[in-house]
Formats: sequence, structure tokens, C-alpha cells
Amino acid sequence: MKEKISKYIQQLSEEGALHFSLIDPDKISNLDKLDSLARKLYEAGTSAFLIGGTLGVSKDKLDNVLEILSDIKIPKIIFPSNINLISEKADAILFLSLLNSDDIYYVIGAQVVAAPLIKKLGIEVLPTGYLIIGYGGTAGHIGRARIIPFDNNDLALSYALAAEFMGMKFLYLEAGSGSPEPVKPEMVSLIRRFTNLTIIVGGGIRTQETAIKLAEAGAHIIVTGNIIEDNPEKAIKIIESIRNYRRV
Ligand SMILES: CC(C)=CCC/C(C)=C/CC/C(C)=C/CC/C(C)=C/COP(=O)(O)OP(=O)(O)O
Ligand SMILES: O=P(O)(O)OC[C@@H](O)CO
Ligand SMILES: [Mg+2]
Repeated sequence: MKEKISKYIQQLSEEGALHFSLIDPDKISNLDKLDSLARKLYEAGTSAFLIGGTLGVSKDKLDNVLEILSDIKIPKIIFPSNINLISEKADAILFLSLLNSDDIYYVIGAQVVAAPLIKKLGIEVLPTGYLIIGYGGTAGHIGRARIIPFDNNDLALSYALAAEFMGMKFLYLEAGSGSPEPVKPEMVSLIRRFTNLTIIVGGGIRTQETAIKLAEAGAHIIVTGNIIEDNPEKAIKIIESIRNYRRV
């Protein structure tokens, strides 16, 4: 399978942290406004769209969103909560394994069911270890995560090393959507120091200061979801601050 999106991320990451915009097809209050909102995020400097959600997302809703975003010239990447969220309209899929789940379905079951269809459709896969940290939110609950405490950096690093040894290329540190606090920069910097994984951080990032601290700690990709829906102007400020940070 071609590695277009993976190379795009790798190349851009060499100049510093990137921002990805998470669009939840079930949370978009007004689909007519999605195109103009998405264009604003793109113009502010977001580098890709992640499309997904845990509750209430159907393939139809996913396809609708992918269709609306199709003209915007950055990658559209599926962020799947389950096997129904696979679409040939996407440029790539985060091929997640929820490493700290107690439920084997989220570690390897869903992946086995999804793999043949992904292969058939020719969607690029981004092999990703998914770790739920601190709070967990809906994804942590549904994914039956044995949550890694916010301060247990050694435990998170051990998972990260295991992910790397198993050949994964990306590590998503997920505090949980709407988390009262984000993953701590110290956890990110430790994993950055001891692995070559591309580190994605998300959950509870609501300010420019938080985003910049995570970028400084070595996060490759910073994801914001809720803030885009709750306060788009603030989301744009966060995106611009990451873009400016990349330029210095
Ligand atoms: C590889 C394939 C096809 C599937 C893997 C499926 C796995 C392992 C999922 C992990 C567990 C899980 C439930 C992940 C959810 C990831 C996600 C889309 C998070 C964002 O959604 P939320 O913001 O939590 O959802 P709500 O807004 O619906 O609460
Ligand atoms: O919605 P927020 O809190 O920005 O979280 C984003 C993402 O990491 C959730 O999977
Ligand atoms: Mg959400």
C-alpha cells in the first residue's frame, strides 16, 4: 500500500509540530456550515482532518463529512471507534490498537475484521498504538481501558516502547475527549526522547499555551476536537499559534 499520507506527515513534522482538526460527524450542528468552518481551519494552518467519534457515528454520516471536505487540499484521515467507520473516500485511516484495553476486541479483534476491507479498498493505514491516559472520556469507557494515570510516565513509556518494538509507527496519547486536563508535557518529552514514534496528543486541549507546551515537549501532532465545535475562533488561535511556533 502506498505511503503518501505517512510521508506527508513525516516531511511536515521535520519543521515542528502539526495541528490536526478532529471533526465528529455526529456532533456537527450544521452541516451547511461545515465547508466554511473547515476552510477557516485550513487557512489557519491545520494540516489534516481526523474524522471520527465514539457514539452515534454511522458510515453515512462519515461519508457525508468526507464528501463536504473533499475539495480541501489536506488529508482526510478516519479516526475509527469501530469497524463500521471505513470509507474509500478517506485518504488514510488511523489503524488503532488500544494497547491498554482489557478487551481483546479493541487490541486485535476489530483490526482483524477491518483489515480485508481496508486492503480491498486500498486505503492507506497509519499503524497506531492508542493509549488512554488520565481521564479517558467516552473512548476510555467504551474501549474498556485500564487507564494510565496522568503522572505515570514510566508506564506510558513502557507501552510506547512495546508499541515501537511491535512495529507501530504512531502513538496516540489520548486524555479523552473533553478531558478536564490534557496529557502532561513530561510524558510526551520522555516518549519523544526514547522512541522514534510519531506522537499524537489529544483530549482537553483548549488553549494556545497548552498546545505550545505540548509542541515544545516534542509532540508531532496536536489534535483538537471539542473546541472546534464550541469556540471556532479559539480553535483558529490555537492552530495559528502552532503554525507560528513551527516558523521559529
Ligand atoms: C482499526 C479499526 C477499524 C478499528 C479500531 C477500533 C479501536 C481499536 C478503537 C479504540 C476504542 C475507541 C472507542 C476509540 C474511539 C476513538 C475516537 C474516534 C475518539 C473520538 O471520539 P469521542 O470524542 O471520544 O467520541 P464522542 O464525541 O462520541 O464522545
Ligand atoms: O475533543 P477534545 O477534548 O479536543 O479531544 C480530542 C481527541 O483527542 C478526542 O479523541
Ligand atoms: Mg467527541
